[in-house]
Amino acid sequence: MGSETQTQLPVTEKIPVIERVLEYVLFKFRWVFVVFFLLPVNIVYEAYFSVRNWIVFKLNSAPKAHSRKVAVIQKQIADWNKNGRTRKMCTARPGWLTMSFRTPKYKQQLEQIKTNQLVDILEIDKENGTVRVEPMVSMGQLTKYLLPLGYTLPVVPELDDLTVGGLINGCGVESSGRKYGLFQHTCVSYEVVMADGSLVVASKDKAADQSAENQALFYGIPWSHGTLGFLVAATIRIIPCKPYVQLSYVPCNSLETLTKTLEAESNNRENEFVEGLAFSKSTGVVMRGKFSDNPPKNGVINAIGRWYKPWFFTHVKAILDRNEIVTEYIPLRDYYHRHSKSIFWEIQEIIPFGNNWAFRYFVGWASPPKISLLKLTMPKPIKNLYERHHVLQDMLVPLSQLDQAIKVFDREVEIYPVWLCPYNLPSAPGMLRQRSGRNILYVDVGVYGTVTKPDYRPRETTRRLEKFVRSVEGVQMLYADTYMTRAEFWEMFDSSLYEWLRVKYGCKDAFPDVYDKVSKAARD
Ligand SMILES: Cc1cc2nc3c(=O)[nH]c(=O)nc-3n(C[C@H](O)[C@H](O)[C@H](O)COP(=O)(O)OP(=O)(O)OC[C@H]3O[C@@H](n4cnc5c(N)ncnc54)[C@H](O)[C@@H]3O)c2cc1C
Ligand SMILES: NC(=O)C1=CN([C@@H]2O[C@H](COP(=O)(O)OP(=O)(O)OC[C@H]3O[C@@H](n4cnc5c(N)ncnc54)[C@H](OP(=O)(O)O)[C@@H]3O)[C@@H](O)[C@H]2O)C=CC1
Ligand SMILES: CC(C)=CCC[C@@H](C)[C@H]1CC[C@@]2(C)C3=C(CC[C@]12C)[C@@]1(C)CC[C@H](O)C(C)(C)[C@@H]1CC3
Repeated sequence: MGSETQTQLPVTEKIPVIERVLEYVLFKFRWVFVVFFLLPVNIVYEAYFSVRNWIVFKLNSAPKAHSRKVAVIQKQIADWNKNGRTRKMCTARPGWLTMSFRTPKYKQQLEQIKTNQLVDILEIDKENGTVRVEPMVSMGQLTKYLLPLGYTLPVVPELDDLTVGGLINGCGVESSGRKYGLFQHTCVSYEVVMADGSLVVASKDKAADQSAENQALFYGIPWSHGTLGFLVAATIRIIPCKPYVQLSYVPCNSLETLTKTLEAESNNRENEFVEGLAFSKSTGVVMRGKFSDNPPKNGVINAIGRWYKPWFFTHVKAILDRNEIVTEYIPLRDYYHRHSKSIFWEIQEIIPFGNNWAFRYFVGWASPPKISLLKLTMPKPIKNLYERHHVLQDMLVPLSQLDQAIKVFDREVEIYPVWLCPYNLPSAPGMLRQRSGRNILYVDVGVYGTVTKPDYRPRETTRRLEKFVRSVEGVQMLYADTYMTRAEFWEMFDSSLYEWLRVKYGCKDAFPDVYDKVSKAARD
């Protein structure tokens, strides 16, 4: 790692021509490998896990197996304590499975606690409106299980392989956030194995048998990235849902209209879902949605998740080009996973012809390749190329600062589409900085794609973006590259509760500090 002030050379000056050619060829023809090898592997992989999950579900073995699985984790921690706490701990989840461009380098130096058996949905409590799940349960698994029962999670982050553990210990955001907040705000309690091996229940509301400290732990877990304890189960709210989302697309032709429309729709209590896609500094589409039982006779049903349907963002762009408000009815599961098929818009660089009708009709059902498999098989030259030219960032800023944020991103990287996802941020303790005493609307500004600006420097440009975000009381999502120093990091996040919990629960010599897990130096 270089020093903070180090100036980077123009990216291409440092790279030998032969390497650049190799990178280019591999990048251009990655689709051959993906289409002819990865997609077939994908099918086998998916089939294996659906059969396995079906058997577990039918045998109803999961709830019975849970305490045995927790005991296995407690035993590992007891052994680690007995052996003198020589190294700090993390989960043994392999790096290629994690939903980030990076692999966690820090895991090599740490004691890896095996939590990978915790993959099951434990119980649904319709009366109290909750579901209890193990942390490796994925969003795809949960929507498949809950929707046929007429229930859903209030916030369903859209990529199928995102896990409950990752979303709680990191952060999860989705278009229902304007009503329900972040994923963490929909949770009721966490079951956590602490550094001393004890199992603690940390709940939002203090139960009769529960100490106030454990309640504080509830607020400390989100964003802590597994540095307070190991999550072994979470109880999450569920809400009744309907089979369709009535979705209206509102094209906007100036930055002002876009931001004002997004704000107005976010403040409109009738909307269950609000999201925006900016296609340039001055054009975009705001989408507002609500649950619907039955599309009316003349209503347009659009099952956007079907294999032959175009990528969702291209559908939205076509509506912008037509410049008219469109309303359609989308099956709920298709809506939730609307960005999965095109991995937002990342798939266009991996399978450039993936939106061609012939590809969609004949091979679309096998697509997209799993992100984890793509990651596992990514050759080093492609990684280098992404490293130098690709931006993957989500910045969470107050909605009132959105026009500023779009201008800053446009000046620095000029990548479109930009994902705009408003959410409500309550004033509550924890690592998130917001102590106004009232709810504030924030917006996730998600920028994913190749930057063509000649003066782009990954480190310096990102540091400028981070500085802007700190200046408006925003935060960066930590699956992405963060180039902040430790001091800057704790300027962005609130360390008070976190540090107190780290001392209280004996975490200091048990888990690394969160900064040492998420900073660029800790990840490859
Ligand atoms: C994208 C993805 C989605 C998945 N979804 C599901 C799903 O929905 N349902 C499901 O049941 N499974 C799912 N799995 C599988 C699950 O996450 C684990 O990979 C699997 O349970 C362990 O398989 P393995 O023995 O091959 O582990 P390996 O990959 O060989 O091991 C990974 C790590 O876990 C440790 N480990 C292996 N076995 C144990 C054990 N018994 N106890 C403690 N530690 C152990 C290993 O030492 C290693 O450190 C999914 C996997 C992937 C990649
Ligand atoms: N729409 C959205 O909101 C999206 C969110 N994301 C991001 O992706 C990440 C989730 O990805 P995913 O692959 O599921 O998770 P990861 O494996 O990336 O885990 C994220 C962090 O949570 C910790 N963690 C995970 N499970 C546990 C557990 N059981 N106990 C303690 N700590 C745990 C991990 O610790 P350790 O390092 O020890 O394994 C890691 O630091 C989140 O950070 C999220 O912000 C990405 C795309 C979309
Ligand atoms: C808050 C929200 C909605 C975040 C969305 C983030 C996604 C767009 C990110 C998460 C993981 C991610 C970084 C990833 C990639 C693209 C952008 C993703 C999907 C890809 C698929 C790009 C191509 C790369 O070769 C590789 C396969 C390593 C990565 C894997 C992770």
